[in-house]
Amino acid sequence: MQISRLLADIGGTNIRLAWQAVPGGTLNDIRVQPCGDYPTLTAAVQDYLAQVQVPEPREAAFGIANPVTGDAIHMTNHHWSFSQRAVRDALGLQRLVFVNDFTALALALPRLTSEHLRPVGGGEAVAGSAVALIGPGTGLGVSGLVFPPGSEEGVPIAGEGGHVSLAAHTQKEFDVITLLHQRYGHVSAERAVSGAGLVELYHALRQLDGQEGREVSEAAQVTGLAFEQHDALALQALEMFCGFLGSVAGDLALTLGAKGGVYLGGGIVPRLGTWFDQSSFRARFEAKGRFKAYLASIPCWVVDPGGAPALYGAACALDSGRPSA
Ligand SMILES: Nc1ncnc2c1ncn2[C@@H]1O[C@H](COP(=O)(O)OP(=O)(O)OP(=O)(O)O)[C@@H](O)[C@H]1O
Repeated sequence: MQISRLLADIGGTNIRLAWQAVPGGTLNDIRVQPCGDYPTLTAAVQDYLAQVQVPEPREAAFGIANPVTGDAIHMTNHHWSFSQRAVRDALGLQRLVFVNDFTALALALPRLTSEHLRPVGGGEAVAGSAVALIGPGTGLGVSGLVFPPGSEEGVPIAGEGGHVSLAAHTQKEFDVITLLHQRYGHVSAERAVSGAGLVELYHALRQLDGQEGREVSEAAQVTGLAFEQHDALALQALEMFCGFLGSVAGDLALTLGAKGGVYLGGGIVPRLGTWFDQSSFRARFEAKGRFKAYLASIPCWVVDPGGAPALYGAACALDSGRPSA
């Protein structure tokens, strides 16, 4: 009997699933399902299993947009809460590995080829140096890889870098952060650099400028207004989003010493297409005073989500012998 392995990337908006016949094998039946369509994670996975003919999955690895610190998981950006062991048992698995989604994506980075990477700006990667990973989606995922001597795969960083404090670079950004502070108290990077963050920026700019603007509730409406209707306020919000992302990515590169490069993951940046390349992202990435030249030497790449890199990363987590739930 053939035995397979189930892989998932669980975000705040979507769950992507696939299966592999063998370690290192191709990903089969990659599907994206909206989390909101299912009451529980188990129900979402069971629906996938009912749709595709996965031969006897015994092992699984799930990357999830959440810290993974114990058996209980309460998702930050979605209402699913569950026990890892209960999910393992309900799905009849012998082994189920949970890992943070950006830790999983970090594990996949050394395997990405130029086909799945678009450079933004110049710079040359230094082999063996740390690499950084940052990606706005429903939330703001952050990770990276460090390479201790003798390690080719790299060791992923499991932090919560999306929740670092957001700093202003211009008076307008300061005014926007002040408004966000009045609303939320601590203003994390994720409050601006995420799907919900883009909506927040649009509303804050509208309030500051005393403009009418449109009512928006989804990030896609802001990009739609910007790209299809050339709406000035939406373009300003998008520009501020890219500036903040550049600033936070530059801070991350400085902190990690990421001479190996900075990877931009998540679902939003790839949707901005080549417009992103002429945004203020790269200038802001480098705008670190005396460390401008240091950052100018670091390459940045947009990761194409089409190749399902986070699912390959989940497979790497399974291969690396991480403990089961
Ligand atoms: N065209 C668009 N332009 C900008 N943002 C968009 C667009 N379409 C969807 N989004 C936003 O992208 C976000 C979802 O990103 P992504 O596809 O990375 O999902 P996810 O993996 O569930 O997220 P995460 O892993 O951060 O929890 C949502 O906030 C959504 O509003």
